[in-house]
Amino acid sequence: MEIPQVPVALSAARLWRSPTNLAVLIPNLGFVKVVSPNKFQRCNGVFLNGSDRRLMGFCSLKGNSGFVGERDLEGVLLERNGLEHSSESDKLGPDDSNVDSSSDRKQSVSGEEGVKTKPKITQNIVFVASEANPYAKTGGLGDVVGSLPVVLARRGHRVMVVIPRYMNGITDKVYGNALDTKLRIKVSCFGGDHEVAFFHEYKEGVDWVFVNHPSYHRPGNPYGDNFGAFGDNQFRFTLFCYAACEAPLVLPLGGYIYGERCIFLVNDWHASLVPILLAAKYRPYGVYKHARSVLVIHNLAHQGVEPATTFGNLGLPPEWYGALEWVFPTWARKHALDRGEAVNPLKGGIVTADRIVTVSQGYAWEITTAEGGTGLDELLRSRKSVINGITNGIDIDEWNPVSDRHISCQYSVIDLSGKAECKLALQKELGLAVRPDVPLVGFIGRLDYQKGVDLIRSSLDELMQDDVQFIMLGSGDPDIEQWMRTAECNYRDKFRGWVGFSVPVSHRVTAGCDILLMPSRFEPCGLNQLYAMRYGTVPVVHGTGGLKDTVENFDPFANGGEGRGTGWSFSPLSKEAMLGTLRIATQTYREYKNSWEGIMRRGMERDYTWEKAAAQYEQVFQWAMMDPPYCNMT
Ligand SMILES: Nc1ncnc2c1ncn2[C@@H]1O[C@H](COP(=O)(O)OP(=O)(O)O[C@H]2O[C@H](CO)[C@@H](O)[C@H](O)[C@H]2O)[C@@H](O)[C@H]1O
Repeated sequence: MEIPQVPVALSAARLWRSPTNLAVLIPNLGFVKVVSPNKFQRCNGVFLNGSDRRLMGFCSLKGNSGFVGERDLEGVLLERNGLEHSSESDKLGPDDSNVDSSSDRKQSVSGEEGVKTKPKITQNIVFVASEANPYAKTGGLGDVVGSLPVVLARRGHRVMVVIPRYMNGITDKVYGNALDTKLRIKVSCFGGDHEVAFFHEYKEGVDWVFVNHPSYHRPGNPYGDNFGAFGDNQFRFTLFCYAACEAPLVLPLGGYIYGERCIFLVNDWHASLVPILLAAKYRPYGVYKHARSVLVIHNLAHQGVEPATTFGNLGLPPEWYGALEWVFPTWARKHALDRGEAVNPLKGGIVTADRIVTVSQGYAWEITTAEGGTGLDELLRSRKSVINGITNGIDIDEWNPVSDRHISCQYSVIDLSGKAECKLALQKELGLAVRPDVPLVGFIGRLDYQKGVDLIRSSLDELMQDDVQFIMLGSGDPDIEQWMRTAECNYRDKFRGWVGFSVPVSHRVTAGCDILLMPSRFEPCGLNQLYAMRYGTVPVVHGTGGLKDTVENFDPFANGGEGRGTGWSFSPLSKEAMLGTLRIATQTYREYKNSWEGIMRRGMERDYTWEKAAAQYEQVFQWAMMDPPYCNMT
């Protein structure tokens, strides 16, 4: 095969040197590792002239093989002429703000045009997250990181997901197909050098990369065990962030590294150190100047705060303390001498990320208010011009009543009879009276203050006066778990509290119930209401965040009496409002069968795919790439 000689001077490319590697950054193509740069030769597709290191030619890195195409070359030449972006991306302007008011939100990423067509500009995308379904999942974060990357890969992007390789003896087999890349790196933090390894599995078009270290091998979930959160979580996730930053530079996945021109999609506090490391440890040395970071906030309530004295462990230059600095208000301090000084990685991520995304538009606005900002609202307001809300999609293959293998009888919007079967099967499975006529209400979720389980607890005695059945599936707060067991004893014929985490049971509850209750205090997006609607289960939710955005309140008189809406949302968050709305729902279920079926069908017919959200993310990526890095200290 003849390799074309491309007359591009090295000025269009950039050299990067580490003690062991020499690499070349080729604009528009990425970062190429050169195995042995000593003489003119072909190395990983690159031709270098040994004497003056002139770049003589290269192959396309976008596929696993092939030579540079005309389009790629055009990009290089454009950049050489000082034009950073192709004409396509020049047409796109960043939004002013989409978080201030409902009218401002209209300016938000629409993604409408991009849904059906594939993107014209593809990126190297690196997801960094603490969980990804099916490898590790404790909640909605795992669902999102398990499905969005696959959709982005299908749309033509090169996508890597980096998560820790948790070995807890129970879920180890899900990592069975991930092979040891044999690549080891040393991370300097917490007063020593720590060796981490990388495992890799290529599945559904995505490079799943697992960071291996003994601190991820222990019983429990990714964050803790029966005794609470692990005491060394700061260490575990610091190490993880360092490893995630190295992965695109060192891992030759499918033969090629991802390189320096990539977009890091960092999720929640566990990954928030990544944008800080890019700014503090890489860019000053000329690395990752072309990378951008997008911080995705799934839950602002968890920020990874630790005492200020731990800052030295993070391995960051001292001048970066300010980026993570966090001072608790006086009322939150423990004693008179407590100065409330702490380090807050999520805050650091907000300060340094190029763009910020939340998982619904409603939540994007809420986090900029004193009520929803959990102390970070002022900072978030200062960055509102780069905040976007993008409502999550769902994995429509895993959550599909037509093919769901966890439920006893499959059904669809055309034939709903299977749903009635699922209800009877669920009542039977849980030992409730098998009654098709009684409204069956469900709750699924982490037993946490966020989810409003305390409101259910305080309302249960009153709710149990009605002719309803109620099933709760959840784990978390041991106090609430115990209460669920007690409530089951008190109301044996009407209430079931399934304590634990079980994906098959969650599918059966979603399919078998008539109503799904979600009295969340706040909800960045919420996935269970989306799953419920797809299964013809009517959501009754507190009107907050993503719940308010996704559940349309039922109006029986709209559309010339045909009705409109997919559920009910109540406000304020009070026992009276919740019980009142639940009673309207159960009454509609009993007395207005046609209306009920209309609500079910409208919910089932909605588009829940990730395509629209993926197109919106692509727009955010383009905006991120157009601007210079937000934090550039060089
Ligand atoms: N006991 C149990 N057994 C089986 N499955 C269980 C379970 N408890 C919870 N789940 C599952 O975990 C997921 C929970 O997703 P959510 O979006 O409701 O919440 P979470 O608060 O974890 O996520 C955060 O991130 C997501 C994703 O962005 C946001 O939607 C959300 O608002 C934000 O709080 C669902 O798939 C649910 O079925």
